[in-house]
Amino acid sequence: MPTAYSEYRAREGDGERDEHGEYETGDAPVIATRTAFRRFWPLTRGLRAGLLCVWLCAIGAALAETEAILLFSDLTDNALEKGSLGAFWSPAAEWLGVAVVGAIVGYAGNSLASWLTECFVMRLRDHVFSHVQRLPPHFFQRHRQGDLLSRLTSDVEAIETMVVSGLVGAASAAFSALFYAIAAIWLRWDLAAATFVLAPLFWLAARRFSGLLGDVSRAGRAADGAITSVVEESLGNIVLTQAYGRGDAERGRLKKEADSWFRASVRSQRLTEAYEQLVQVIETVCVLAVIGIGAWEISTGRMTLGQLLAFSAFLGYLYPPVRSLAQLNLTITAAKAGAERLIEVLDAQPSVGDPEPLPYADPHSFAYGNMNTYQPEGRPQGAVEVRNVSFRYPGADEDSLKNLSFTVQPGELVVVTGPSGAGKSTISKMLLRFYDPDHGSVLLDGAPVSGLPLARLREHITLLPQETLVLHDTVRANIACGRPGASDRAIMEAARAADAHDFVVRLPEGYDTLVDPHSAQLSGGQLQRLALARAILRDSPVLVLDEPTTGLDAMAARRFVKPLRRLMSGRTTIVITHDLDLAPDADRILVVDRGRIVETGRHEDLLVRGGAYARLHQSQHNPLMDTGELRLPLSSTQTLRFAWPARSGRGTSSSSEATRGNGWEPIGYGGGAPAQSAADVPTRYPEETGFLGYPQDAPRGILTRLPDGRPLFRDEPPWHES
Ligand SMILES: Nc1ncnc2c1ncn2[C@@H]1O[C@H](COP(=O)(O)OP(=O)(O)OP(=O)(O)O)[C@@H](O)[C@H]1O
Repeated sequence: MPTAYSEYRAREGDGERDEHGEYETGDAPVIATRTAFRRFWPLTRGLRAGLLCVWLCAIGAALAETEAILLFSDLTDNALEKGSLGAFWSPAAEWLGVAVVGAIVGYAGNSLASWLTECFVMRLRDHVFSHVQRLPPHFFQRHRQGDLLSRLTSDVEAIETMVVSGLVGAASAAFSALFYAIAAIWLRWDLAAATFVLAPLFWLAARRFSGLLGDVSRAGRAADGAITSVVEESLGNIVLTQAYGRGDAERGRLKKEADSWFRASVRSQRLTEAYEQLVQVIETVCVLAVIGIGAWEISTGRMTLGQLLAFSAFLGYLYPPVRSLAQLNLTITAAKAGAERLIEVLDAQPSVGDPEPLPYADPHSFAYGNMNTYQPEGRPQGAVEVRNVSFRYPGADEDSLKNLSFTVQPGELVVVTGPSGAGKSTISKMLLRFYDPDHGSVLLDGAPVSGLPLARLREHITLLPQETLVLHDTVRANIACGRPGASDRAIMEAARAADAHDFVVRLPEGYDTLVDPHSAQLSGGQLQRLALARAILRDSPVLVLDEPTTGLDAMAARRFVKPLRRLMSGRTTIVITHDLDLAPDADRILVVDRGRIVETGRHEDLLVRGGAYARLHQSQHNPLMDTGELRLPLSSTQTLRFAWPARSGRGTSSSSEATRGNGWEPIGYGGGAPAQSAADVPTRYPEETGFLGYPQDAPRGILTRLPDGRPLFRDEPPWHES
């Protein structure tokens, strides 16, 4: 009877997929065994000659066993029944010879099969892993790490049982069954016919059970992934778990997943056991039928006891391969659940790829040069342009970047700032081509970055992400991964420039000290400086730093800034940050909000203007104005059309990319009063007063509201974007 689950998943490939070929999480496609097999069969290329040898060995071993049984019949009839020792030696020697040959062939076949199996597992894992490496960031946000881990480990091994072991096992069982069947017919065709009549019972039993086992196996695999996820998440956040006393809650989470696994596992064992017992009963029926017919034949003198014993021995040999052929169905059904989970991963498409080589490439241009033979003189100057870029994350309701444009000249330092969720990190993803824009383009030295092979682009643009990448390796290797093959001297120079050398040499084994992603051996600041050394060693013309001082205290941040400036000198640098310590040095500051640039200019000018940047700057020292919640005005025409009330003591206004060309110049308020504390924030605004301005400009007694009418905090009643 079909279960609700099987009914739900009954149609092949019924998982919903989005435009990137991804299935909804947990919605692995249901596929036919044939489809799954065809999908992974190409990975056996180069191993197929080996598979053929294994099959030949399987044939040899089966022939040897068949011959051994025939010799047993001969021994029974000639040596045992007649009690003649003379008749013993010749068939005994022959039997021994056959057994030795069978053992050698069996050993060779099994060893080769194990080797092929492991090769296949390694290939498959490499294939899936290299595919996963190219998947876009949102794929990893949609899938739990532990679940991916389980797909790359146990599911990969499960597929092996379908493709290699399954095939080898099926071939060897089929040959054995065939030879034993021929020998049985040759011995006594009537007994053999009685046996074969009952053989389909095995097949019927296996078919019935494999359907039931399929659903249970899927549930088991999913639960296995969930358990790995919970353990991985829990251990990864062990400090948080302990600090918040979440031990019991975490155990509860694990127990919930473990319960699902337990149910699936027990049910699977029960089904397998029930199948085994049923098969035993079917076998007993077959044996009794044969003995019954044999007894009758002996009584009529048409058969000898030796023949009956030999025939029974054949049955003993014949049933295991018949049974394993039937059981293979069950094994393959269970393995198919793993295949479905891997196919879900393999069907997810990378969001970007390498460009097609151009037919008439200019060998002197770094962008379109011979992509396989990059010349060092092709190093770009580092001019970056983001031109009219709009972008929406797959599955998102809103664009994260809206027609955004800016340029950075070679060697310039540009700081990109703005409230949380404004789209700052998304800009870095465009530059590094984690995604391509939906509209517009990103250019490096005037050439679209999409024209560069990804590896080349990422050589030219180095990203220093928020999270520090730490490999489980030595300090030396952790720095050297910025430029594989770098000399020790270059590594140390990079470490010195990053202010890391001093603490590294104080480590127990200096540059050879083993570090670990979760080790407490190095502080956050030290890890950041290692990352900086890696970036220095990489020596690319463009640097993108995403929140380089996040998670560092003021002292560590200050320590980090000095070598950071060293790294930035002479390179095009784009710093994405809430921390405005670097802003005074910037050639330009871009203030981003809701995917648009709302202000640009130099630090002093923007402060004087008293606009979005000035508010952000103040918020750094004001707990009331958390930049995560602070909203900034948009640069839409309608927003910018109003004029703020004139005030004495105003600062100078300056044009910006955001305001230039629309005939409107915001009037800034130099030295505006700091924002009010929560207790001081009044309640009525703006209808009654008509005041439009930033909080620091609001007359006392008026609720602070943004110039475009939006509330200060997101959780206030909604505002309507004009
Ligand atoms: N994978 C994703 N899928 C859907 N939306 C996303 C995804 N990643 C980011 N976003 C959305 O895109 C917008 C911009 O995100 P982004 O990470 O660029 O902001 P940010 O300015 O860097 O924020 P923060 O300063 O907090 O890092 C946000 O509204 C965010 O919710």
